[in-house]
Amino acid sequence: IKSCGNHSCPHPALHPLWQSPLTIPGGTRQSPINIQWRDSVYDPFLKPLKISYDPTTCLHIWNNGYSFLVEFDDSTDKSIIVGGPLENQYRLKQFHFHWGAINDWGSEHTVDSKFYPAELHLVHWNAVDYPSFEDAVMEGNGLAVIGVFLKLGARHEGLQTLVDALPAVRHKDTVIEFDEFDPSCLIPSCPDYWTYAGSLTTPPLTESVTWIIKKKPIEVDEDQLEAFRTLLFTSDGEEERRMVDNFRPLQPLMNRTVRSSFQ
Ligand SMILES: Cc1ccn(O)c(=O)c1
Ligand SMILES: [Zn+2]
Repeated sequence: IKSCGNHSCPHPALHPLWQSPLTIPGGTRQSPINIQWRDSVYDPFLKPLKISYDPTTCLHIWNNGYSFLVEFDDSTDKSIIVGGPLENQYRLKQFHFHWGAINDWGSEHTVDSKFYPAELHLVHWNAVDYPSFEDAVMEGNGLAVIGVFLKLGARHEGLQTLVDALPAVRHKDTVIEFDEFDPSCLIPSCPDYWTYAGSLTTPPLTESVTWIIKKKPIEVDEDQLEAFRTLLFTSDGEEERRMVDNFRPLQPLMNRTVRSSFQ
């Protein structure tokens, strides 16, 4: 039990948001998971991940009552990723974050059981095989999500443009126009990643995600993390509930191997 501000806060896995951790019956490839570095298997056939985003495809930021999402125009192949563990190219749809009430936790994935204070997810869908994001969400190879850990350190200038816009989306279901943002500034230059077959970490929890978790974190400063924590789960007029600890508890690895792109 750790004190976090005005009330004693249970361990994140017991947090009210996930009091009874959501599980899907028969789930064999659920996310997030702990990545045990020594159990990951180097795969020399994994290609480098190629990321090409067009900043003009950036549309808006909105608070969906669970996180804040930066959404992109995914009607063309202007912003895509290809290579890595992927069979074909995937289109960028949105990115969002998960974070904690305090710096001791907040990420969804852990590395050797270590939590980071936050985790970025860049969500892409397989527009080669499926007609829409909604269709792709239901398919085993439908989505590819790049996960990037955030650690406490130097101020991140690229993130700051996003942070400056957050007061405008403080309440659930608020939206603000946001353009000319290139999210590749949030991705570490180090090419190393882990990859495994998993799921969405929010309902419908479908097992449709090829996860690509970058080994190196990006650095953000305390004020930037605190800015995330000023957001609300609640709509304007409702009793305020701070948007913190919006991460799902760890799920069993079951019969899966995490591969690494590095030795
Ligand atoms: C599509 C989707 C929805 C929620 N989250 O957390 C994800 O990482 C991806
Ligand atoms: Zn996510």
